[in-house]
Amino acid sequence: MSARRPLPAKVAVLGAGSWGTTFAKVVADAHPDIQVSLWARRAEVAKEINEFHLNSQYLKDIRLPENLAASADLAQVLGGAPLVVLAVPAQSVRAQLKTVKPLLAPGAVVVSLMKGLERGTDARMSQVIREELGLPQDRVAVISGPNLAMEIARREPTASVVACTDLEVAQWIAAVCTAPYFRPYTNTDVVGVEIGGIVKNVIALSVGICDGKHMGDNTKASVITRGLAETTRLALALGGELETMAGLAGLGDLVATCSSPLSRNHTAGRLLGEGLSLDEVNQRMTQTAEGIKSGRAVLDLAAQMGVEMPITEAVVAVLEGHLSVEELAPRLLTRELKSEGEQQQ
Ligand SMILES: NC(=O)C1=CN([C@@H]2O[C@H](COP(=O)(O)OP(=O)(O)OC[C@H]3O[C@@H](n4cnc5c(N)ncnc54)[C@H](O)[C@@H]3O)[C@@H](O)[C@H]2O)C=CC1
Ligand SMILES: O=C(CO)COP(=O)(O)O
Repeated sequence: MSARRPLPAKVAVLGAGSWGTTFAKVVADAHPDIQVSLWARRAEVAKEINEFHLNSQYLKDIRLPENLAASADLAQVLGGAPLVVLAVPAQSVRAQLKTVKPLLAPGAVVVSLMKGLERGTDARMSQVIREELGLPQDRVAVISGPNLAMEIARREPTASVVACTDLEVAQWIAAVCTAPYFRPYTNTDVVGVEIGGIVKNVIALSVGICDGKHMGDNTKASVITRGLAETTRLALALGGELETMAGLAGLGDLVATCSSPLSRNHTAGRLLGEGLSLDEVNQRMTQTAEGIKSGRAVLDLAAQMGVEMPITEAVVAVLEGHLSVEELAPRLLTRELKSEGEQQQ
């Protein structure tokens, strides 16, 4: 595929939650001549977007561009779209793709915005997409980075990474989503980019728990840094690259998510730290906190790869009720003494 491939006339985005709607806005802002078609599960969400240019449940009073239209009709949204972007909760993707498959335009490229690992299979979203849609690797891409949706919706300058094994495809997608306030970089490390986005959610849960227990910045920085070390071990074991983990999709996203009150994973962790049960947290959360469901899958994948992930292990123990939040903090950094640089151990 050539980097000079023309921009698509239509882009389909599936999932009208906070990130799907915001990403649709990025593309529509970037290219007023592209028709951006957003699939909403609920017809009333599509109606509000079309009639008032708002998605108030997810993006409050942010005004959406005129060239962004929504529909609850998947066939209408997907019809004739050479670029399809997925932004639904990770655990629902496989089921969603079964309805997408017969409606996908021939040759369409599919992009994952999702940051979750599938429970049961431990599959990354790009793997689920390839399996369910039967696509070659050069027709599947991922986008990840320090991308808190609400900040981007407010047009605050943000960078991200588009990854595809075919760099020219990544460059084509980057051209589609380059807006004055959104700067995508490209690389070919799909594994590293996805693992960075998945594991940072689990680390953000642990930082949130520490915040909920009123621990300070030393604790936070220590957990973030050691969290990056264990994320990097897993990414490298799966074939990801060290540079990716030091970049926007690794360190960048980890810092943003672990620091921001906008993060749903950080918020869920903080509520646990403040003493709420997991059931109470789940009831309180109105948006997706992927780390809650992905944590177990990350740990299973790490075990298969022979990688130690002590922070993830402690978070999963809390989520599964084997460890109290009081016991979590002391457990986070208490393995046997070793040299800081021992990435593989
Ligand atoms: N919100 C953010 O700042 C960012 C989110 N992401 C990732 O994007 C993905 C989507 O997250 P958000 O848009 O934030 O979630 P959200 O909770 O704001 O919205 C999820 C959307 O999926 C729909 N949905 C829920 N269950 C569904 C199902 N079973 N089948 C089909 N659709 C369903 C909801 O109606 C909603 O439109 C997640 O993997 C998240 O980690 C990535 C970067 C930034
Ligand atoms: O992925 C995100 C920021 O890059 C959003 O994080 P949360 O899903 O925790 O809100």
